[in-house]
Amino acid sequence: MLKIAIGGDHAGFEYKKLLTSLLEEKGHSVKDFGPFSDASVDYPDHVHPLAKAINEKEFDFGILICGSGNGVAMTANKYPQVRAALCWLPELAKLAREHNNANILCIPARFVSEETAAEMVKLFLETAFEGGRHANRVNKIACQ
Ligand SMILES: O=C(CO)[C@H](O)[C@H](O)[C@H](O)COP(=O)(O)O
Repeated sequence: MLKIAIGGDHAGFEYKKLLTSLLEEKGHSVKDFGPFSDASVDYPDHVHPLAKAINEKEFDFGILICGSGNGVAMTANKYPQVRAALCWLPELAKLAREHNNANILCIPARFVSEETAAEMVKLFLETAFEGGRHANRVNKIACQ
């Protein structure tokens, strides 16, 4: 059972509902950082608290869903211990874990199907970081 933080903006609201249900059905603990309706919001308002919690290791992984995935990724990656990956194919979600030790998956709801989003989440959560040469690279990501 994993501790998952999920959030995004209005464009990801429906996908967030679906993914939350799927995660809870699998027995994971999910905290929803909102929004809690499809009314237009500013994504940073929901991303900052989620990313801060991931940065402080309060959760195992985060999932952020919006229209393009760009804004949530840009916001989340402001935090030094966050590695937020924008993914639109299942293989990218797998590689984000294997090679980049990503801890937040960013999903572009307006550009992927619900099935692809669910498959990306599944692969992201079940794939381990490979370490080795990749760990050397990840350790160099921090601002110089
Ligand atoms: O990058 C984004 C936020 O992380 C998204 O693409 C937003 O969901 C998008 O910009 C919202 O656009 P809208 O016209 O205000 O619905």
